[in-house]
Amino acid sequence: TGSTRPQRILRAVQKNSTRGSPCSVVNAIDDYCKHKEWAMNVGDEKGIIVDDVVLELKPITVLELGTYCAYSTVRIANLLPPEAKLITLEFNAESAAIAREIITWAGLEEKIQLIIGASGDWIPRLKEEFGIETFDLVFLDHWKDRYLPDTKLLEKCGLLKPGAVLLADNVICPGTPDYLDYVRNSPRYKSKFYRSHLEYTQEEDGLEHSVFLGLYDNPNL
Ligand SMILES: O=C(NCCCCc1cc2cnccc2s1)c1cc(-c2ccc(F)cc2)cc(O)c1O
Ligand SMILES: [Mg+2]
Repeated sequence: TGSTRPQRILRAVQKNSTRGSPCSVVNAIDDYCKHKEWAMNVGDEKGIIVDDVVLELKPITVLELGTYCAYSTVRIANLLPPEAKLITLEFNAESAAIAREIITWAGLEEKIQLIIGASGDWIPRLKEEFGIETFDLVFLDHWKDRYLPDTKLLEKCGLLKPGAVLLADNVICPGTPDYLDYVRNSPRYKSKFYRSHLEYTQEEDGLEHSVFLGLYDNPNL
């Protein structure tokens, strides 16, 4: 039984980065995925856009949907203010186990809560089980056909306050057409597209940055 891609990524991190140095962890994963084998991390090019959004917004509570090997988890958490917290959901238990090791290696376990399960099951439970009021930033990077239903679920559960930012990966490749249509045409969002490329490739991709404006068009929600 050979190793899995997440296991090989963890090994590359342990070999080529320094414990407690999130930057060196991010660089080690990028180097491995650029030169050895592709993996679905947001990557260095889109990662710079994510960094800028986080540094500008200074979010205190962050939700990440889709942890994978915790590349973006570590990249985001490293830029958060001291009292900030990041909750990240991962469906696949194998990659979640690797993600946990990489989060610990980076020394960010205090800032990050990793949950294993499906977004549709967990979003309605976050207020109750984690004492979350609202999220300042949501990074969507999970099943592409769940971006829209989960955005509506976040609205319904009152987990977004006006000014909250949704940052969505892969809106071109693999693509999230129904989500893009919604955030670009709904009066509840002010949306803008950051053109980039699919991680470690020349393929077109980009991030959609959407500011939640409130449910004023339907106060019953
Ligand atoms: O599928 C992608 N990411 C999602 C993995 C879903 C697992 C989860 C579901 C789920 C449900 N609930 C809670 C947590 C979670 S985590 C993905 C795919 C590509 C890609 C792949 C091939 C290709 F040729 C071109 C692009 C690029 C990317 O950047 C990606 O992010
Ligand atoms: Mg992605």
